[in-house]
Amino acid sequence: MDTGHINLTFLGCGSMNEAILGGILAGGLPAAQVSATVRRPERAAELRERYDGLTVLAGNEDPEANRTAAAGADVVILGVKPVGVAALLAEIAPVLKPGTVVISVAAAVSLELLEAGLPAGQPVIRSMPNTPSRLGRGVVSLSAGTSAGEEEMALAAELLSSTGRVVQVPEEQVDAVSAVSGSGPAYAFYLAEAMARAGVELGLDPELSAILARDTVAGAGYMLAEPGADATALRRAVSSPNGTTEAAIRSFDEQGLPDVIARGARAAAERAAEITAELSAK
Ligand SMILES: NC(=O)C1=CN([C@@H]2O[C@H](COP(=O)(O)OP(=O)(O)OC[C@H]3O[C@@H](n4cnc5c(N)ncnc54)[C@H](O)[C@@H]3O)[C@@H](O)[C@H]2O)C=CC1
Ligand SMILES: O=C(O)[C@@H]1CCC=N1
Repeated sequence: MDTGHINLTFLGCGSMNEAILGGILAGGLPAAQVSATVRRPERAAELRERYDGLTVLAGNEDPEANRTAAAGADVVILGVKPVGVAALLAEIAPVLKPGTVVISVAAAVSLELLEAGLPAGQPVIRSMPNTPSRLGRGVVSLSAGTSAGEEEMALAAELLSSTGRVVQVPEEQVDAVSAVSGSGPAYAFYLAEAMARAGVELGLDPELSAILARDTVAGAGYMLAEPGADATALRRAVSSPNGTTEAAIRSFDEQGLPDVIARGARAAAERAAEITAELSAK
C-alpha cells in the first residue's frame, strides 16, 4: 500500500492523537502531508514547534479549522473526547471527499454512531490505540465499518504500522481491547507508582525509589518487547525457588491480585458500555 501521496489530518490533537502523530512522523511520513487541528492557538504553536513542517489549525481563531483540514484529507483521524465526536462529525460531514477514510480513536463511540453522522458510503474505521504509539511501541486495533473494505483497512494498517502493532478485531471486542491495551499503559504506570511507594516504606529515599521503580518497569517492558517473549517464562526466570521473588508473588496471589486486575479491567469495559449507552441516548 502506497502512502506516498496520502494527506492525513488529525482532528483534535491531545494526548492520544499526538502520540499517533508522533509515531507516524517518526516512521517517515513527511510532515508536509500531515495536518492537525486543535482548539487553542497556544497548543497549535506548541505542536508546530515540536513537529517541523506540520500544519496546525486552531479552532478558536479559525472557526473553519476542522472543515479546512478535513476537506483536503484522504484520511482523517478523530481524536476528540467521545462526547465531542458527534458535533465534530456534523461539522466535517458536508466537506469530506466521498473516499476519505474516517478513523475514530474514541473509546465507546460505536461504528453505528460514527456512520450515522457521515454521508452514506463514507469509509469508517473504529480503532483503539494506546499512547506508546509515540515511540512506535503501541498496539492499535481496527474494526471496519460497513463501507470500509480491504483497501481502506490496508491503508489504515499501513499508516498506523509505524506506531506499533496493528490488529483487527470485530467491533464487539473493542471495549475489551480498550480495557487491556487502551487503558493498559496507565496500569503499568500505576504499578510503577505503587512500587516506588513500597520502596519508600522499606526505607529508600523517595527519589531513588522512583528511579528504581520506573527503570524496572521500563526494563521489563523492553524484555517483553523481544520477539517470542513470554511473560510467564520471564517472571519465572526472576523467581528463585523459595527465594525473595517467590515470596512476593505468593503474597500477591494470596491477596487475589490477578482478580483485582481482572475486576479493574472489567470496570473499564463496563464504563465503555455505559458511555456508549449515554451517547446513543443523546
Ligand atoms: N489517552 C489515551 O491513552 C487514549 C485515548 N483514546 C481516545 O482518544 C480520544 C482523545 O483522548 P485524549 O487524547 O486522552 O484527550 P485529550 O483531551 O488529551 O485530547 C482531545 C483534544 O481534542 C481537542 N478538541 C476537542 N474538541 C475539538 C474540536 N471540536 N476541534 C479540534 N480539537 C478539539 C481538545 O482541545 C484536546 O486537545 C478520546 O476519545 C479517548 O477515548 C483512546 C485510546 C487511548
Ligand atoms: O480513559 C479513557 O477513556 C481512554 C480510553 C482508553 C484509554 N484512555
